[in-house]
Amino acid sequence: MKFAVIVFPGSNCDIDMYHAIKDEIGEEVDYVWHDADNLENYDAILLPGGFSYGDYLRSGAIARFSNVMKEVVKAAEQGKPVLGVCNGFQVLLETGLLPGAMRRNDSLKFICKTVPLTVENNETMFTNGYEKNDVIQIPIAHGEGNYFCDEETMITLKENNQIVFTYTDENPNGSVENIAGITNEAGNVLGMMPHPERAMDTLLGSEDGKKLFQSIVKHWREKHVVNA
Ligand SMILES: NC(=O)CC[C@H](N)C(=O)O
Repeated sequence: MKFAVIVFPGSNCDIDMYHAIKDEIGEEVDYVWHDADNLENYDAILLPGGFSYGDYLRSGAIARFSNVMKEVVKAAEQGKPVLGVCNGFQVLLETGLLPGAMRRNDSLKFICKTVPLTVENNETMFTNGYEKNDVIQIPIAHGEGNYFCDEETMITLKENNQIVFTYTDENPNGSVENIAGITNEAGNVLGMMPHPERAMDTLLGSEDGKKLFQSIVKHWREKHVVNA
């Protein structure tokens, strides 16, 4: 299976994402610069965290117009797994691949710490390795993680089981309904503020992020590899 890590000017979690796939999961992965115009060779697309285009206007608002985003939309329409972490989530919201919007944290402060998350839906291609209601430890690091959507969207999110992760104890940023991660309606695009690629090794505090990437690989193998 081959992953693409999309790199924008200002991305800063791309190397962690690459390391997670190559060294921890053991799958093929390439860095793909934001001006790329073809993602056909990739089976899954990863949008890493950071400060694309310096977070000017709003986080993700400029990256959304990058050449490569047309290809990311195409990949999403083809049903490929598309994962946006932190700034990647913000870019997916700005692109319209996920519903809702991101606001400044209610504290107006940048928050960097490990938080417990509840796995609300383990029936996605990103979470099949977890149990429902598992509580996992994943770091957050953001200033704009306060997810918001209108009531109508919230009803749809709930009806379709699109809320995948919630903050377990305290809500660190003011996000509606404690939302930490959602999918699109089809279930193949996941945006999440916490960083699973920073939770790949107990030496660094947690390896609870590993199952997320393993889930993607498992799903892909079941679909594409005979006798997987
Ligand atoms: N780690 C990140 O991706 C930072 C996200 C973002 N630009 C923010 O501060 O909200």
